[in-house]
Amino acid sequence: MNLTQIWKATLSALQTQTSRHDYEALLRPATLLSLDNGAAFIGVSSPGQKEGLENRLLMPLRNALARVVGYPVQVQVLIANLNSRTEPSPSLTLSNGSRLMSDPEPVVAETPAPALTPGNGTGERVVQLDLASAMRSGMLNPRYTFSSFIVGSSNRLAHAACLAVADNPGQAYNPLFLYGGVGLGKTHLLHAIGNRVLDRDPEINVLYVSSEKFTNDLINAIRRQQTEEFRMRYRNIDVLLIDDIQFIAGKDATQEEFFHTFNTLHSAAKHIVISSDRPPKAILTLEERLRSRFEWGLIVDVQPPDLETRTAILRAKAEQMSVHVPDEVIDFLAHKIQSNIRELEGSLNRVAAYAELNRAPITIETATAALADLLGNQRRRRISAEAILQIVSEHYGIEVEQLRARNRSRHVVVPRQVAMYLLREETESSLVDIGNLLGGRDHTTVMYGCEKIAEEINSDSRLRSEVMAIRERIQMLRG
Ligand SMILES: Nc1ncnc2c1ncn2[C@@H]1O[C@H](COP(=O)(O)OP(=O)(O)OP(=O)(O)O)[C@@H](O)[C@H]1O
Repeated sequence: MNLTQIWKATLSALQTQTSRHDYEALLRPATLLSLDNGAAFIGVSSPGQKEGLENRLLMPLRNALARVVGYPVQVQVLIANLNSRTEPSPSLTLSNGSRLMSDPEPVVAETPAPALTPGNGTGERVVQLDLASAMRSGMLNPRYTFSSFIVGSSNRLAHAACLAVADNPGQAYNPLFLYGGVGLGKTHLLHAIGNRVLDRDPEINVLYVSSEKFTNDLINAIRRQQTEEFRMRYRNIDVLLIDDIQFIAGKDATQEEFFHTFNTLHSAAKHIVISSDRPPKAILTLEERLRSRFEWGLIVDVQPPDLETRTAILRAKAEQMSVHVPDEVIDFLAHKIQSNIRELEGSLNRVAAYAELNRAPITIETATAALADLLGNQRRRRISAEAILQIVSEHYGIEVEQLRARNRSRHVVVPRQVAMYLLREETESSLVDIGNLLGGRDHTTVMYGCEKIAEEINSDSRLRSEVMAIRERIQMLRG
């Protein structure tokens, strides 16, 4: 088992134990740099991330890692240049140095820090800077191709639209707007477009970028008075693949700049493919002129995979890992893990790692043992969805029925929005599920409620302590 597999298995365990925010902001962008004699080095890209991990997540991280590898582990967090992420050797092999990326969402440092090369006994190495700059120049993950993408009813339309764009950039469906929940393959499809476009014509200028990086680049350019260079860079591309556009909502300067980038590219028949976790009309605080532009071309959604697709994905991943996984185990995992494909992959990695470390065959028993906490958490989380409503209503001294009712007075609206926020943060419920739980409300109303509370707890200390108190009761109930 290599470092990437260990880290993936660790992340999949932690994903169910930490809040969505901590997972996305602190854990997912981190990487396991080395693991040697029970000492693990975790690489992060900023002091804030290091502090967050050390203050809040060190213990769960240590425990999860220890469970994956089967022995006690000491964890040290380092600030590293994560362009130089550790990868299993096949994907480190650059044939022409032109396209390589370490993970779906690279963290791009403006000034590369020296790559860290702590010793490790696993035969793995930390990628060096020349490779990092090669990654930066292209940003495409060579593993994310159309041929490694399993098509099922949940993603058929999105796949077909992306393929059409890759074969006719600048023509079909411009812009193409892909939306769907976490871990359902949007990033994979963006990269697949980029890879295919470049396979067909290496001269085409393709740029994959997350909207967060676009924002950071803009901020840096403004600070360094290099906005002209920024514009040159972003407006001279043939295919722009921009991920997670929802993050530009509410950021006025970024929206303004992106609006002009969009117009320049679109009017020159350059292609723009956008991904988001929700459709344009549900991105609150997105400027109307941008929203209408996003709706110019084709909007397609990616849905959670059905059982057949989950089974096919597991089979393909097991084959890629060269691990024999019996059909009944594949079936077991496909039934148990339904929410997203990243988690599905994580569970398979974890089962394979567990079996390897215990020198046991992969069976339903080993799979159950490997995923015990994950499956246990799922059970606990389901109980919590109903219980959360109860706890929230008790906290505010109102009836659960009032949360479900149409009443819009403030003493009910705030508790209802807090319930929406906590259901979203603390359970696996979708926006639609939450809307249904709360008297059949629309998912956009739920999203609005969640975002409002998420924003207000930053400035309203009373609300923050209310939410914290309720959260504590939820944790106590989980036991
Ligand atoms: N249809 C598929 N076939 C094979 N692998 C898939 C498929 N869909 C997703 N995956 C894999 O699942 C993982 C998560 O996918 P990806 O990162 O593209 O999700 P996403 O929708 O962009 O999620 P997020 O919104 O969290 O960024 C990736 O490793 C990807 O390769």
